[in-house]
Amino acid sequence: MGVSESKTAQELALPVGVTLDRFIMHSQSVFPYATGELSQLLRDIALAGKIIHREVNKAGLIDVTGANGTENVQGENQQKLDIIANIRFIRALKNGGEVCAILSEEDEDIIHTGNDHGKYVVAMDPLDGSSNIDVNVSIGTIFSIYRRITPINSPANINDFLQGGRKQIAAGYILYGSSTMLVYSTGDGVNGFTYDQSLGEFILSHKNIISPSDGKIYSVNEGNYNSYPESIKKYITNCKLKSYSARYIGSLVGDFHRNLLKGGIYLYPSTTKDAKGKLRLLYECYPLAFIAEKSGARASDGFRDILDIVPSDFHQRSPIYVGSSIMVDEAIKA
Ligand SMILES: O=P(O)(O)OC[C@H]1O[C@](O)(COP(=O)(O)O)[C@@H](O)[C@@H]1O
Ligand SMILES: [Mg+2]
Ligand SMILES: [Mg+2]
Repeated sequence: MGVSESKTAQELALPVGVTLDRFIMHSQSVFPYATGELSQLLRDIALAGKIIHREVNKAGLIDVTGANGTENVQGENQQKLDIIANIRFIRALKNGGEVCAILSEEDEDIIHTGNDHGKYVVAMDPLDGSSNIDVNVSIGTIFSIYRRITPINSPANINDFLQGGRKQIAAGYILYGSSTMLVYSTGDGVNGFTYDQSLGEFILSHKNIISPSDGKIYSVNEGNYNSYPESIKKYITNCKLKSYSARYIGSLVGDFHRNLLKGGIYLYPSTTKDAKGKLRLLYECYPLAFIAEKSGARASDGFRDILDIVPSDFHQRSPIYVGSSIMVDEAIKA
């Protein structure tokens, strides 16, 4: 794992192995004006992640698998675990008290938590990779955090969520895979924490992740090949000519995480069916683009950086090419 040359006091002081809690406290101590609310919010997200970890690990044993028989605002069949994850995250953020409003993939409109004193809003994909829940393939949770722009003690509104990707003050994901990991950034480097169930703690395991600038892995649903733009067809063909490895598990978080560590590119282009692609800007593209950029990787919609897209509505979609910067550059130029 690459680490940047200039090791800050903070990095030197925090060996791999420290708990998330200590890492958060330490990170907070570096910011003299920090008041602890963001730290608490990160802890609330970690708590919800532990609860979902428990549910996911029992998927198949307990009745959390299969469709719920309901549809979300995207017209997708909601899986039981989509609903459970949504409820658990909303509850954890409500009880934590730092978040005044939430935008979720599973709900059409803003969820007001009742914490009008809260300084933050969260946009989230509570369960990513829903098609993989029942077949024991890695799934995840994706989150994006903004400081609200509406006055404290007033209800949050649409403007708090449509600030744009570069206004995120923190973002990350939780991967429920062979191990459960929390990966996030508050703007100063990207760090990964592996959940040690026996301790009930997230432990720093991937410090200051720097993504390789190039790679030999491409992740794209080739089943849609015929409906992709010519440039993407050309890029995919080039990857094959260079004998790159095709890796696509159908869980954005899982594909993104592998490529972040090993080098690679994930593409969900526009298709003839979905001119805007499939993935949602506010709670899938923006947060992963934030992590990508803070780890030296890149995220584009083919024309501009994902973080520069001006948002217009809660559940809007965007094509996305994210991963090693050299590979994303090539995909855009193909
Ligand atoms: O089946 P497709 O069209 O390849 O789409 C797979 C993509 O859709 C997603 O499942 C969308 O996310 P959700 O599961 O949160 O709806 C991504 O995780 C994944 O990369
Ligand atoms: Mg998703
Ligand atoms: Mg989802």
